Amino acid sequence: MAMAHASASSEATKHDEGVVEGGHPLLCPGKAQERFTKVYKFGGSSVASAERMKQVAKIVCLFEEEAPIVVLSAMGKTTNNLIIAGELAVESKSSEVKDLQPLREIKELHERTLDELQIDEETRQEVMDLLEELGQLLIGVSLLKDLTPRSLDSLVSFGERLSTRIFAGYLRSVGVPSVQHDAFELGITTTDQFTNGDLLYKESIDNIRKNLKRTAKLEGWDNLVPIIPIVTGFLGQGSKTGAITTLGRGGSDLTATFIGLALDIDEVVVWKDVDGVMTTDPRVVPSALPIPMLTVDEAAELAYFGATVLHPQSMQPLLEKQRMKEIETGQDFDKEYIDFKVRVRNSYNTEAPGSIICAGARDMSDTLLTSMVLKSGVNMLDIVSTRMLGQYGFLAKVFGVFEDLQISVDVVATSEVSVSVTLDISKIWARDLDEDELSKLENSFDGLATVKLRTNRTIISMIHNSDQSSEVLARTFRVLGNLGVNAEMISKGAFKNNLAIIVEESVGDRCLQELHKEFFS
Ligand SMILES: Nc1ncnc2c1ncn2[C@@H]1O[C@H](COP(=O)(O)OP(=O)(O)O)[C@@H](O)[C@H]1O
Ligand SMILES: N[C@@H](CC(=O)OP(=O)(O)O)C(=O)O
Repeated sequence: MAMAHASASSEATKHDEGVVEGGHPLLCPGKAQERFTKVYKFGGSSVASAERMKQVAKIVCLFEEEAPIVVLSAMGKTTNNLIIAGELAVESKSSEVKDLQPLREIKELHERTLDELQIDEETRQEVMDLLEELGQLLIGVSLLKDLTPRSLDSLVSFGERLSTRIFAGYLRSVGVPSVQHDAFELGITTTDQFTNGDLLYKESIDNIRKNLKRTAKLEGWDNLVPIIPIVTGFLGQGSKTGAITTLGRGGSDLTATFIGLALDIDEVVVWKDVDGVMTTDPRVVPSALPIPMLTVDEAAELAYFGATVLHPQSMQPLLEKQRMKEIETGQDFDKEYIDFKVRVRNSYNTEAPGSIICAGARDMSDTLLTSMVLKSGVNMLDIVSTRMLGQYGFLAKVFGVFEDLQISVDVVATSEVSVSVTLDISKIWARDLDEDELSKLENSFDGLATVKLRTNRTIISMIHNSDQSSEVLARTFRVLGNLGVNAEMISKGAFKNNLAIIVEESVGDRCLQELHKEFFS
């Protein structure tokens, strides 16, 4: 936990009923609540600058009756900058590290934010110390000429450690009692799989319950006061090594839903820069519409297939809650509403109701298609058996190769003697396999199959009502036919709500735009 000092305490004690920022009244939210009532998660886009942090503080105070725990990501593009800085440090002399462009950008952004938010001296010093430590770590990377997954996790952790300290300092300075927490200090524990740790539920839930306190004694406030905890998203602590781990890119959403589960909170609000989960990526189709309600399955599917709006695993705690409830009551909650939901809202447009995601089923009678997702930069392999017909065990051998090489596959289409697959698109660090790895993969099929690798493919995923698949298929292929686009692979499981179509990357956006017109105009 960072020092829980109340910086502008003179102001705060003057206004212990609420606070005043530039004459604008802000209330300390959820004062009367004995327990936390919400989790709010703000992503990088919502805390990208001092201005944005002020807006986030207003949102935290806007819903006065709610007592939220706040989970924050790193400011803006800080995580990307940290990764690039690490990669550059490996190739740089240690004396050059301090001048690396991404490091300079990180420093400038955080120092500017400290100034613009007029953060108190003590918090400022903590932030400056962290920036110094970051520089030292990069020098270490440069000296060792090595950036291991373990050091990469320590490196990227600075993003969230910096943003949460600044934001908690700002809240205190405007009179909102607030305490910063590093997830790894709180006891959010993961496997030691660096860059992609899995949460250890039992341990982490116990620790969160023990360590996340509703009240604290802060300097500048007379008594124990209800506080707003500000928790680093994305980070954890490896159970064996004790080192900092991360939950995979975009993992702050998962931190938020997990804390919601641990504290039995009924709503986790994920604040984004869009009006909710949209019918498709608004960057490709500006006329995309918010979806009022989705099931966990729908949300998980669209996250997994590339919609960056939510982390693919962030829905897991909702399913876990459903499972716990079923064990507790002996009832089947498959078709019933569970009192634990995620709401995606727009921090730039607080009037918009957002999208609600909950476990269990929803009435699909009026729904043909929920949303469409585009995932570009996909590698596809066509694998054809060298022996024709009747070769039992062919698929087992093919998947044995993937197992040996530890490569996951996503979309699969098979016949008896051939199989086409796309390689794992959810690779959390978005690292494409390099040339060497791809040729090693091709060579691994020698004697078993001929292999053709096709790069630069796009997967279009149509998340739809599986009871109406035929109509979705017919209309989708009519649109593609009219565009003269050839689907190179199609996959549609019998019970699944996803129709996946692989096309050449160059036509992906155009297909999505026309398909959106067809289904949502
Ligand atoms: N189906 C979708 N619905 C909403 N946003 C989407 C969708 N697909 C892609 N996006 C993109 O996801 C972005 C939000 O995700 P992200 O930038 O990771 O948020 P944050 O950093 O705030 O957590 C949006 O700005 C939008 O462009
Ligand atoms: N900062 C981390 C974790 C995260 O969740 O970020 P965001 O909420 O901005 O997607 C990342 O960029 O991956």
